[in-house]
Amino acid sequence: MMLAHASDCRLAQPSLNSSRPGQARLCKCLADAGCAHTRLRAVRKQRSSGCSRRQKTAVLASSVPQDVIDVEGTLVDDRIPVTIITGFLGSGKTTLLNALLKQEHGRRIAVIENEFGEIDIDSELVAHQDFLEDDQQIMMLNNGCLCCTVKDDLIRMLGELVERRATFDHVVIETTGLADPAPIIQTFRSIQYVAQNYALDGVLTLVDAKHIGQHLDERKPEGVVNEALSQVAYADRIILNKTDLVSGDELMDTEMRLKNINALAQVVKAQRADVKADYVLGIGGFDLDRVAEEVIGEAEVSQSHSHSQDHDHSHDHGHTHDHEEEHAHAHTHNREEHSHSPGAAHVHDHSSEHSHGPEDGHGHAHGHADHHHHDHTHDDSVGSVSLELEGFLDLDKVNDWMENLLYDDADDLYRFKGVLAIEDWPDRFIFQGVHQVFEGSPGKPWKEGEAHKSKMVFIGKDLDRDALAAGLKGCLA
Ligand SMILES: Nc1nc2c(ncn2[C@@H]2O[C@H](COP(=O)(O)OP(=O)(O)OP(=O)(O)O)[C@@H](O)[C@H]2O)c(=O)[nH]1
Repeated sequence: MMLAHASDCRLAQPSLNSSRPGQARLCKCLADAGCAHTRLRAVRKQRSSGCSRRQKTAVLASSVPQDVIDVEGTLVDDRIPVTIITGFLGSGKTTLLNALLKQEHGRRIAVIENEFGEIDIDSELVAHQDFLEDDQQIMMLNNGCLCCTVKDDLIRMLGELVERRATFDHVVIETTGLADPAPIIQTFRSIQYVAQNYALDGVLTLVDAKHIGQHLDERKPEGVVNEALSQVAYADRIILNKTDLVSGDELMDTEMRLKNINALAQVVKAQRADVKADYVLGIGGFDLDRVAEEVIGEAEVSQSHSHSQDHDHSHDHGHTHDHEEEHAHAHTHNREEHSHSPGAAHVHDHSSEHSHGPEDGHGHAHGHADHHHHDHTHDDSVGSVSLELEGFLDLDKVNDWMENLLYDDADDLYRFKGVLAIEDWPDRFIFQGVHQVFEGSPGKPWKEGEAHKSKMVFIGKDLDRDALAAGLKGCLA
């Protein structure tokens, strides 16, 4: 695994080439920059019997501990898993938390609740429930929003929990409804002490099926985050909650809109946030082994058929839709590239874009009887771009491209994941990133005769699909 953080040193843009099996070397640019703060070290992990056939080579930022090798020689990450539960005001976060604490799932959960204001209503709703076991801990952060004023408090609280780690298995953080998850995610990726002790399991976003449209449509002043949009964009998993309050057509519209914003997140529909604990805990959103599954869609998602309620899952990414060109992951298409970005040409039949803002009178009730709900677009500035390209990529070109991309646009790149076919490499190269922090490692080997296709998904603001596609093409060997 490689993890780099560019903000420690302005010149130190991360490079992809550091995890080459058997040939690990420092990132060229980092070494050149000579930046003491971000000096990377190459670590070769031992091959052990019964372990992966691949010898893993890793380059780690000094802030991240080496994985532990257990008695059977398997690499294990013994950090404390953390799930962030986010979602707009009233979307059902507390309802989910209560349901989670009631379920028999075998994990002892420590909860960190963030509540605006001095009266912590949520702790009343959660902490004093009679189902709460003695060993389940609720910690409150009341004096502001996690993503802004109480970040230091969060770090302190995480420190306290490390001291008590024998008493719980998993930390769940419930943000306020107005939190932008980005700074919270970055806390787990870039604060050394936190990254050493905690492994971010993933971001679960609750969506109120009835009201999400109006929150997404809300126009914010320049430079102000639309929290609802950000919460969807950063999600690994989404619960489309309160399905009882909308029609089937509205639900389908909303689901498509969520997928346009975030092509990587799984979406499950629910009432009262009633989902299985496995959907919330054990997400693996930042786990490189799962990135390949998500991006390629080649593996069964283990929990995909295990949760309850009347939902249909969206993590098969659009296979149930009658549009042959939409959403989804590239394995269903012959096209070299396609996009989820707003305004991407292939998605829309309409000659002009229109939005679902409350003021435009368009609404969802204007007769989608033909079920072409997703023929129209929204002008969400945040969207997804999926790219697929056949052929080997040149490693140096990829490095140069990614360096430039992250140097210029890291702020607007919320999350990105990919699987690359690198020339002369026997294995896929898997990577994932959040803004300027990203990591990668060799994945599964290419099979004999298999087409070498690289796939990347970017989620971000004002993404330039054509430029991204051209950039990827420019990396061909
Ligand atoms: N009709 C309906 N109501 C729901 C559903 N899920 C939750 N609610 C209700 O919606 C309200 C808000 O739910 P909460 O769980 O408190 O939402 P929250 O996201 O924690 O809210 P904030 O703390 O304000 O951000 C409560 O009255 C819930 O009982 C649902 O599926 N359908």
